Amino acid sequence: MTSLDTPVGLLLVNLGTPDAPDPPSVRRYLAQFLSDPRVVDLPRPLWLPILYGIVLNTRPKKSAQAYQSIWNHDIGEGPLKTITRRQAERLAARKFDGKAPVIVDYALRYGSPSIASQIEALMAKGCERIALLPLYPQYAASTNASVADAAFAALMRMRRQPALRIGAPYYDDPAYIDALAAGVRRGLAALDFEPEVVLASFHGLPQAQVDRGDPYRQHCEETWRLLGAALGMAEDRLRLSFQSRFGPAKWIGPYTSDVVAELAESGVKRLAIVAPGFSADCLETIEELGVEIRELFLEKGGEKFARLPCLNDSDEGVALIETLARREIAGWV
Ligand SMILES: C=CC1=C(C)c2cc3[nH]c(cc4nc(cc5[nH]c(cc1n2)c(C)c5CCC(=O)O)C(CCC(=O)O)=C4C)c(C)c3C=C
Ligand SMILES: [Fe+2]
Ligand SMILES: [Fe+2]
Repeated sequence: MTSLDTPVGLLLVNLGTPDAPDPPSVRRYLAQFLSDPRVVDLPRPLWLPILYGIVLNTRPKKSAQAYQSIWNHDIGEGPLKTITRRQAERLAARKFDGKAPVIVDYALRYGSPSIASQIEALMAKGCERIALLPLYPQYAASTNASVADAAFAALMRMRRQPALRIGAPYYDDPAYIDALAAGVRRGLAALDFEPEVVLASFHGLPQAQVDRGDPYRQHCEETWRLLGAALGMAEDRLRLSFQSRFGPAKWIGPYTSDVVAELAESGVKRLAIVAPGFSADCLETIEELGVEIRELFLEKGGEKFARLPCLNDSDEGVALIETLARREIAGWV
């Protein structure tokens, strides 16, 4: 056995979710998430008193109710965790065999299983080479860079470090665009109505982070443009918006809530929403889009509303992750 035969670790990484849908668990989760300087990049002496004095005393109760409503109570976890685990399980069933075996698992940036604990678990299984696949198609420092920070923070504590690779964003990758287009086509075909407009809603970002050079908005716009071209939908049929605004600062727009209200008020009766930036359904898609945004559309005069599922662990979703994974471990297996 040479070092080239040792197992290669492959970790799918997504954002994370609380351990339970109750206020103390959500508080712990939000404390970890929102104290990450990649997420809220205000000076610590300014932000931490706001976080601990206001946000963590008010938001956990409200968010816990929202998590309650989407929770997979039978297995005791949030949908993002369930879906990410299934993506890893389905990926592990694919044949990666070459010189070296591949061990597939998943990690969550916030909550558990953590990136550090999963890197350590792979090393305990003999992995000296580990590839991380952040499941964020569009690059943002708050997501992608934060995954890299957590991985390297884990490595900083090690004498003997594994070799590490971290997957690139894939916002314009034909494999991603094709998978999205197939998902949208299938989603639309399953509806009992034909939407006049399909809205592509991406998670937002503070405008200040974009102004400081984050390419996130440009990546989202490119995904939207390519998806429209793949589906043969013009800009007024496939619209673009940004959701999940957090805090009082300006976020990138147009906001999903504004676009949906404006569409309904201008006489659009049938609307479908897809969330191409989320690789797994989660609070932001199931509850925010599927419940809050649906209610808004109907309140403002809309009649038919559908939320299309994310790629999740669908055949297209797993085939996409496999393509990205093979690229990342090329030369190692
Ligand atoms: C898809 C990419 C994401 C980016 C970019 C992103 C940036 C970002 N998010 C917040 C604040 C919150 N986000 C929350 C939930 C959440 N965010 C993403 C993804 C991105 N966030 C996902 C997948 C989820 C859902 C997690 C789940 O458990 O299902 C939340 C928590 C929920 C709540 O309390 O409402 C907050 C808060 C900021 C500030 C930010 C960029 C600066
Ligand atoms: Fe978020
Ligand atoms: Fe939200």
